[in-house]
Amino acid sequence: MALVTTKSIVPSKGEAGKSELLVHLEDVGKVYPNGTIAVQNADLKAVEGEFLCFVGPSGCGKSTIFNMIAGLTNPTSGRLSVLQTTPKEARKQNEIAFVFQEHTLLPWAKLIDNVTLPLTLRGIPKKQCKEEGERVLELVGLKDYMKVLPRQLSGGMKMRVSIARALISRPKLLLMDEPFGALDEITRQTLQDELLSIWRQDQKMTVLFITHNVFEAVFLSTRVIVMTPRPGKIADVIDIPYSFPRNEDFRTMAEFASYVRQISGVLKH
Ligand SMILES: Nc1ncnc2c1ncn2[C@@H]1O[C@H](COP(=O)(O)OP(=O)(O)OP(=O)(O)O)[C@@H](O)[C@H]1O
Repeated sequence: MALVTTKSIVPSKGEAGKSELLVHLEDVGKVYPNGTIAVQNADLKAVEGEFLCFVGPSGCGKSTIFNMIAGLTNPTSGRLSVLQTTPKEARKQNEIAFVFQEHTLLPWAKLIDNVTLPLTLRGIPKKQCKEEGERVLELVGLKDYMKVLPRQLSGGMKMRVSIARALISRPKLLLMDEPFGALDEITRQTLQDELLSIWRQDQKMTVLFITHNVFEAVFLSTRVIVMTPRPGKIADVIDIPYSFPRNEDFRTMAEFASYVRQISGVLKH
């Protein structure tokens, strides 16, 4: 099967004209005060329901793009809209959630209290917090661990709790910055399967996911954003049109290997 490579910024899934445009970067650049050009001329559209992976070597500006989308730092050039408004405004609407490689769970709080924290902080009534907490812990397969403390969990389980906590606000946009980077390969693949299953249950949620692992990017994505450094640029956008659900068979297909080779080729240039 022929591979589809596109320099186009138009999404392959979700029909940009009809679905909500969630993230729109137009010629976005970021120069830090010390003069580092972290991102240059970035153009990208993400619509609801997409799963985009960002790959690229260390220092190519992946986290900077995420931080700009999250409203944690401003672009120094170009235009950026998130959920049809400014990133800061979008963040206030509680429609954006994050998952980082470090789980950042409160060590003294039971799992149910850890996952409901975003709602508790917003003053949501206790009963509703508990119901929502149970819902998301069930989603990640940890409902039986509600009263357990984080130190009693494995690394993979802690990551599941972080994902549950991010999902509790029913975000439209989920930003994941190398979430599985510290996990062993088997746990990583299990969590990839689980994440795709959760994403597929919510037709509208868009996931933006940073990884150094090209195999992971191909397995998860509807499109892979390939970045190159100095200065950080979007070098290519590659469609992964293989259908969902994806399972073990996909990982062993010639088609899968072709996508991996194609992305690796862009990274090496
Ligand atoms: N606050 C900052 N001030 C100055 N330079 C910064 C700052 N944050 C990042 N940089 C620089 O900007 C460039 C891009 O960094 P960024 O963290 O976005 O890259 P990355 O692709 O996410 O890297 P990694 O994969 O290692 O996390 C790097 O050269 C980095 O040193």
